[in-house]
Amino acid sequence: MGVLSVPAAVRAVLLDIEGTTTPIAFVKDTLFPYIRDHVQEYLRAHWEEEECQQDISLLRKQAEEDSNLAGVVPIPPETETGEEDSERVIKAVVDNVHWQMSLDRKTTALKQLQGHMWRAAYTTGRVKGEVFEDVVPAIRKWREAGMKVYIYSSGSVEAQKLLFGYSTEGDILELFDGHFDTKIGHKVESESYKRIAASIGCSTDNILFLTDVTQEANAAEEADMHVAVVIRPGNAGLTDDEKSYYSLVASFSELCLPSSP
Ligand SMILES: CSCCC(=O)C(=O)COP(=O)(O)O
Ligand SMILES: [Mg+2]
Repeated sequence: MGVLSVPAAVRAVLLDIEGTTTPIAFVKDTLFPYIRDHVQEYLRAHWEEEECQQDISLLRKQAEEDSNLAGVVPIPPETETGEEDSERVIKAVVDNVHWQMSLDRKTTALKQLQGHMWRAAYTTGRVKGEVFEDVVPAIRKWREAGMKVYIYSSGSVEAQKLLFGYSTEGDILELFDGHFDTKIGHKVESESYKRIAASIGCSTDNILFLTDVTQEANAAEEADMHVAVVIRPGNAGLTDDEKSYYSLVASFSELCLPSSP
């Protein structure tokens, strides 16, 4: 680690969040416990709302797809109107959400509900999105050099915008040219990276992807993106083979753009 020269073909940087722009501890110790502790209260308060009912439908469909997985909690339909029946469904949704979270699943259904729940936590100031201190100055420099900057996270686009819109550095959403989540495909599938390039309007070879997860780096590389693995405090360790195979950075300040002195 030290300085990583960005290949001349690169026109855009694609950033992961957890373990890359943001400490894993913020997600694991602040965001996720908030969901576990408040999901029941949230569902009771918002049950009649269209958005909440859409979230439940998506979770129910996911539970059907997961029916062959050990420990899955099915979500029954509401059969009658009334508090007793909705409480029965709410209990199933709470158990399903806790089960999915115990496995750190990245399903669009779970991520959508989480995004909606975090909205209240951020807008009331109970939570502020954490970003590593090198992130904002480095992105400003990249942008000044004409680089486009995008986010690709398993967290929903809404959750991403909340994290950066209510961050410890203030509202930094203006730093990003666009956001992608699992609606474009999962982060361990190479097709997702091809779709992102198509959506940005460039070739995968014009994009540098930064992530802490080597399976994601592999998928991006298979799609012909440039990749670097980010080493941050609290990230999972890499094997010796991984350390020698990947370009590694411990801070965004280590990236040296082609035009940089
Ligand atoms: C967008 S904040 C919440 C992060 C999250 O839910 C998550 O699963 C992290 O995934 P990432 O792809 O950013 O590592
Ligand atoms: Mg990550």
